Amino acid sequence: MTAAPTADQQVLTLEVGPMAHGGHCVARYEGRVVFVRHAIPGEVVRARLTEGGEQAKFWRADVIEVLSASDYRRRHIWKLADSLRAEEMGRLPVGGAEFGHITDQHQRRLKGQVFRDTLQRIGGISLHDLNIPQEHADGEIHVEDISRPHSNGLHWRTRVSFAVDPAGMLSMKPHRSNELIELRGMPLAVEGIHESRIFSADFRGAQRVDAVAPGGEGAVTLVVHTLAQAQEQQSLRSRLHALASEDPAVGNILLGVTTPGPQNGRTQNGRSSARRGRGPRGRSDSVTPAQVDVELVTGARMVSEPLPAPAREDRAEVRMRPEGFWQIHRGAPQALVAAVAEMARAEEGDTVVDLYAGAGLFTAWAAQRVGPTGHVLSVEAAGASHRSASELFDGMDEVQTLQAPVERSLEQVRRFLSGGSGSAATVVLDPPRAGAGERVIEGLDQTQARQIIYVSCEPSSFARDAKELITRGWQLDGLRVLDLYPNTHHMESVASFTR
Ligand SMILES: C[S@@+](CC[C@H](N)C(=O)[O-])C[C@H]1O[C@@H](n2cnc3c(N)ncnc32)[C@H](O)[C@@H]1O
Repeated sequence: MTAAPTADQQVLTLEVGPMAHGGHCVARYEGRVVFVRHAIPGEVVRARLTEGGEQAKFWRADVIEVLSASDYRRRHIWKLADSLRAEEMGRLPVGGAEFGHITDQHQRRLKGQVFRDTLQRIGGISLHDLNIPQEHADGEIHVEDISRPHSNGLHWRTRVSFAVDPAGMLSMKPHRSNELIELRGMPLAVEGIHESRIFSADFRGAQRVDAVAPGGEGAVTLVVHTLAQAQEQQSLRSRLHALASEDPAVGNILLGVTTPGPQNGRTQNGRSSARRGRGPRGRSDSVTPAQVDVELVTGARMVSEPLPAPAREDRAEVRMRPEGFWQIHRGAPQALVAAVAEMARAEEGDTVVDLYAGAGLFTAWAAQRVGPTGHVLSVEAAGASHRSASELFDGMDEVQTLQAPVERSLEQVRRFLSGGSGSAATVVLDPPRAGAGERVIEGLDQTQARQIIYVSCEPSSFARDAKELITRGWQLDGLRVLDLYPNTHHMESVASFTR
């Protein structure tokens, strides 16, 4: 073997192999695995190494030239995310649209293959061995399109988080890089965000800006996060007021002021002062945020999201904080609730537990399904989302909301399911990317649940949890995979397990 190339500036000619989990294709260079982004299986490309070195187990590379193109290649839908045009401009492509060079249908075909392979590799589960009806009978996963017709997978994101560069412009980072690339729009975002004036506004003094368009329609809410000192904050506030008055697309603006805590995140009494998952991203210092105070700059503090299956007619929307969790594709709430409803066996008078419930999207559907004679328990760890759900179901005796980590509420879940009078105790499970994990699966197995409907945004953790369920005697008897994240490698699945 010749001497290994250095990580930077080396360009390799590669024959591109299959798409792997994570959105890159696998290729080989002198026996070594190279994960290639912006490629399509079957192509021959020239790719620039982005990570490598002699000791590295595998290398990473970005396509900079296509020598033999796939029939499924198209001009990238977003110039800034296109690795070919980025190369011409001497910079890296921004992350977040890594499938934008692949035709829509082929993106879904590749996602289906990745899902099938992940299920097999991590879960040891083959579709041929399962008792799942018609749609996957050929051993393939058919990923369903949920976007508007002819939309090219554009304008679906109702929530986008932007970095802010030193000039105060909204920016995004390339994959695995801290470089900031200024944006002029964000074509995956709904029109209200993409066409607003936020891309020419001056956000100096802010670290991050979250844009939220409830329901995909109407005015945009901005949550602007700052660590700045008082004077700079004041100047930022004035510019935010000016933006709101100039741009009718911008409705509410909130300022999240982070007060840095002591070094290493310890308070004086030795407890951790870190707020999990809420710190501004990309900070290089080791100061841990002690507190985030959110103040209203203009408009309203709360937003309302329409519910596809309201518990009652007069509760058609859920009021929530814009920074709380909600599905990000404008069509996702409707598509996911429809998929869960189709698989669920629960009937009027039954008992349903909604775990990782967020603001109550599936809880509302469950309450509608089982009616006033049924029983629904909704479990969510985050305080703000829990408050939204408890306000939404206030006064409905058939719905209980609980703020707790699922792993610490398994005994309550067990008691709740054993107290139900219906025939089909059902658990809806929609964990974050890491999955539910063995402890939760084991706990659920010890309840009287007859059906678990597992909603997942991460095939690998789903495959691991599915294996745990199947090992314990559950049957995977329903599976749908939905393209909730067009032009990216991500996907969402809804699966039914029964016993
Ligand atoms: C993928 S979201 C699903 C939310 C909801 N089902 C929906 O579709 O709107 C996962 C939710 O789980 C919550 N969560 C994360 N870890 C948790 C835990 N250990 N226990 C309970 N909830 C948790 C998050 O706050 C988030 O609301």
